[in-house]
Amino acid sequence: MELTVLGQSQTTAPEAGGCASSGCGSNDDQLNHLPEHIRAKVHNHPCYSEEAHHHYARMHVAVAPACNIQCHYCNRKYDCSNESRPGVVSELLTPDQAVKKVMTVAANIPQMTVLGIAGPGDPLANPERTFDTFRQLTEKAPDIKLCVSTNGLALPELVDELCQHNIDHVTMTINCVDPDIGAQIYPWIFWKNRRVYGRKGAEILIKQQQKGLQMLVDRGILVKVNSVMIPGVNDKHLEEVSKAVKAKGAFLHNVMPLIAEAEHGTFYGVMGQRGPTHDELQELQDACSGDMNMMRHCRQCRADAVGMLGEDRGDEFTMDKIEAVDVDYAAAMVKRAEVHAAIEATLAAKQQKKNETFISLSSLSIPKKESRPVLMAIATSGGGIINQHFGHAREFLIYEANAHDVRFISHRKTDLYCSGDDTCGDGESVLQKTINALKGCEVVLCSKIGYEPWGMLEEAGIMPNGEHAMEAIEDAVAAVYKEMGEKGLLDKKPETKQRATA
Ligand SMILES: C[S@@+](CC[C@H](N)C(=O)[O-])C[C@H]1O[C@@H](n2cnc3c(N)ncnc32)[C@H](O)[C@@H]1O
Ligand code: SF4
Repeated sequence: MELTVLGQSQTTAPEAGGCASSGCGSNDDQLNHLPEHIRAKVHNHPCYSEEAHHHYARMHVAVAPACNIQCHYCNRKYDCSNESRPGVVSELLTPDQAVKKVMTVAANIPQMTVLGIAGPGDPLANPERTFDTFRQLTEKAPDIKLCVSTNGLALPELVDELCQHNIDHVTMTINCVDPDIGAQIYPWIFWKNRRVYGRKGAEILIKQQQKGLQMLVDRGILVKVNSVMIPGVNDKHLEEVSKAVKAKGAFLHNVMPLIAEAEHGTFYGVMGQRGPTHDELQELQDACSGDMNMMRHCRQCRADAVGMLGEDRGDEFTMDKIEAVDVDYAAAMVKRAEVHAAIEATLAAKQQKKNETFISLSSLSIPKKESRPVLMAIATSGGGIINQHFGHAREFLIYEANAHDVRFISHRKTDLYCSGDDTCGDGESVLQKTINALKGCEVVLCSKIGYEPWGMLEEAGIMPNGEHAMEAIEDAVAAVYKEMGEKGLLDKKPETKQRATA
């Protein structure tokens, strides 16, 4: 068997949403094998395509304050404008304000292709506000795809109305298919004008979710299922959830880590429930991926996020700044179409190069059986290239190079240490925290890096590398992996000098 680092061709074509082997390729290798009509729906959706998220942007509008269930991890009252996490918003909008904001953003950020309503509560628990926004946007901005993120309780009754709008995608949160586990996540649901508690409530919710999922699939809507991984509660159960939703026809599964902090005031936060470690999350995602197409680039966005995944430009488009702005949307659509065409040309050229590039491991000076996977952290501000200074990175993309493939694994958030104050109040420098966050990585690829972080990274056993600035991420990762092989660095795992992170 010939092993390749890049441009491998799979022998078994995965079906829609499936990958033939658990370790095979990236989400986009899988997407490339999709039927054309499905590819057309995902190629420019930053949440559905890992490749697209380097080039296309999304936005959420916060028009849906109420919710019809309670999750033990959710408290929408706590807001911090610096914080990016689901359920958090700075200003709640009316549908008219939301439409104005969407059209202004679309004119200013032409690569924005998707508008989602994801709260801060549940869009389908606020149907008038949600559908009024969709109705207006379907008419006034037909080039923007619309989507919702819902817990699914009200979905079956609203599916037909939802499908009348410019919607190809729906996200449903499904954390369990077993009501005993559901009872540990959902204290109550609001159903037929009364609260239903515990297992009984969870049972109703699960039934509605499964029914709604089936109805969406029957109508040709692509469904992404979000599951929050809660160690000790549903972590062992999520493989079963993945199989169940895949069997019903869900397109993509997004297993996300629980965020639980005492100051958020959630039940889990106050009770000290922990979220998963990076390794636990990746292990579960890998286990689910044998059967399902996995999303690994989710940034758990705010309900009013604007911009590329991982960035938030919401502050540029607050209502006080845009109320008086007049948008000529016909002209904006022309500009948007030009920008989208340019992005598509870039993506096609990238794919062509990927198909042509073939780095055979046989050219490495090491026996193949001894080669091992290597994690590399990438500083990028978008475009799929290495174009960010180490000290300016708010997050690092994590790629794994192995004997078969280069694949995207996850992202890791970090504090921005080039911001003046270099301590976090607990005596540990932000730079040290950043290095801790890169635990398990052996290389950092960035456009530039200062002497101090260079030295500290080396000391932690992570190789800093600024030699691949402005190169495509996957090409650079493959090249560095090849170099490591030639230097004999793939023979054995290096000693771990990195400190453990909580
Ligand atoms: C804020 S919700 C809004 C949409 C809808 N109400 C729902 O729950 O699907 C968006 C997503 O964020 C997730 N979420 C909310 N709080 C979270 C937390 N503390 N940790 C991890 N995920 C969370 C939800 O499970 C859901 O998938
Ligand atoms: S369904 Fe969504 S909005 Fe409602 S409590 Fe759960 S996470 Fe929060």
